[in-house]
Amino acid sequence: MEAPIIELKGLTKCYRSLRAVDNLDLAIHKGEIFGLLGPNGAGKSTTILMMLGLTEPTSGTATVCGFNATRDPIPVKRKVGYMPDNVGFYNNMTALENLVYIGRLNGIPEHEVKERARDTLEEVGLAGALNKRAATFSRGMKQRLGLADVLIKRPEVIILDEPTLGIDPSGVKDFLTLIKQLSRQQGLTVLLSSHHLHQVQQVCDRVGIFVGGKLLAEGNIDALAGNLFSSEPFVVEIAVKNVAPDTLKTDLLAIDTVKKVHINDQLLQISGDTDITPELVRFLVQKGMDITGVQRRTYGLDEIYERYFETNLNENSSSEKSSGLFQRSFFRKRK
Ligand SMILES: Nc1ncnc2c1ncn2[C@@H]1O[C@H](COP(=O)(O)OP(=O)(O)OP(=O)(O)O)[C@@H](O)[C@H]1O
Repeated sequence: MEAPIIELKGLTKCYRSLRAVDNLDLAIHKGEIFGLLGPNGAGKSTTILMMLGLTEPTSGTATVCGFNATRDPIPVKRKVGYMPDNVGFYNNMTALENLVYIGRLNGIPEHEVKERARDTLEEVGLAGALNKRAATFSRGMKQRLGLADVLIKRPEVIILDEPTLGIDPSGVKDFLTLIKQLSRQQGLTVLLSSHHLHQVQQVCDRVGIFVGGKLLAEGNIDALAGNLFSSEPFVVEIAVKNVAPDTLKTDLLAIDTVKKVHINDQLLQISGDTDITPELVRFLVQKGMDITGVQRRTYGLDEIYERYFETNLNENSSSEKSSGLFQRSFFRKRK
């Protein structure tokens, strides 16, 4: 297997007595989309700064694209594109002029820079707005222009800090689709920091949950859910067309393998120790029920967070405040 494109080993940053990043180990592979999740002050920005060689770790190492980010920051900066949460442009210049300017700053030769800027604007879906002034751009278009800013140097890794902040829902969907497309087509590695669970869930191959400078959990959503919910009973949700008769709950509970039944209007939620979906469907059809949908209950990031904090709040008093804030801010922001 290829060496990770980003490898953090024992990475630690202290500001006086505060351990902003605490002994972080993380490996990210080429072409992965990795979501960095955590409340304000969790240590995400400090980690990113160390990966870019912009701040020195107190101990540990950050290796990015084969270079030690602290000792060799220049080649790292050449290979990594960073988009902060608030990208600035020259408002009186057009999209093309802005990008050509950035291209020049990145050392792209004069005979190439215009064509490269045009191609990049096309890549991010701004081909029709090349000659429009940045001042006239919507927030979504500005984010695309910001993405073009980091892509023009043809990076191997891009780091995006809250890239969907302030974009409307359909713009968010398009932007995330674009990120995924670019990553898959170009083998681009993407590190995305965000507060929006649903967005992260849509686009990231893996996520890391940061709290109080520590990485509390890391993995793909199915694996995280598998670890946290392995002892949960099997839950099947069955939607029916006709109203369930009063006796249905008792009849279902009479089946040996059924442990719990919850009926809410035309939705039946049935728990058992094993998957008894086929038996349940046969049973309900025999009872004259018209089934309109059957699905196994799965766990997403919301449930992972809820469960994670339930089990961690009491164990880690130093991150207690932070965790509570995290939970609140996540659940507020995603609405
Ligand atoms: N230059 C600094 N000097 C002292 N403390 C700092 C400095 N930079 C960050 N910190 C502290 O380190 C901790 C981690 O901050 P960091 O900005 O990395 O968190 P974050 O997860 O990126 O949060 P946010 O989502 O708000 O950007 C915070 O407690 C912060 O106050």
